[in-house]
Amino acid sequence: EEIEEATLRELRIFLREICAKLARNRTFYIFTKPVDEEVVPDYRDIIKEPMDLETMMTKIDQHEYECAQEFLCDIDLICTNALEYNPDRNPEDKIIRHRACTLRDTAYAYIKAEMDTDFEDKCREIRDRR
Ligand SMILES: COC(=O)[C@H](Cc1ccco1)c1ccncc1
Repeated sequence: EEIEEATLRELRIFLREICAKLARNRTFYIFTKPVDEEVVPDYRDIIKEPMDLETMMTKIDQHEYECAQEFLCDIDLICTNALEYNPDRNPEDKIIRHRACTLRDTAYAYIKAEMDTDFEDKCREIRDRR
């Protein structure tokens, strides 16, 4: 109902700001767009569910997140995809894995710092009821 829609609107505004802040950080540049299959032809043979910050911004606008936990699940997906596709000991793989872990930790820290726990609880109640 109306009160619930106001809560979900507030969630979307909050998630857009978090997503934009992550996308502005040059450390996370490589995670801002889908991996280009023309540049990396085997990527989608290995990674079954690609994810990136631009896609997440679109998902916010399509009302695909009903609580912050669901948003963080897609952040975790960006991270695990990078760890799985770039597993080797060479310096390039190590750098992208470090950046992926930094993205994950930074996203969790922003949400914990800026989101009221009661607000997240309310969002989860709405989600569970639907
Ligand atoms: C999230 O991005 C990736 O996992 C690709 C994988 C990749 C490997 C080779 C080309 O692309 C990537 C792109 C640029 N720098 C590091 C890794």
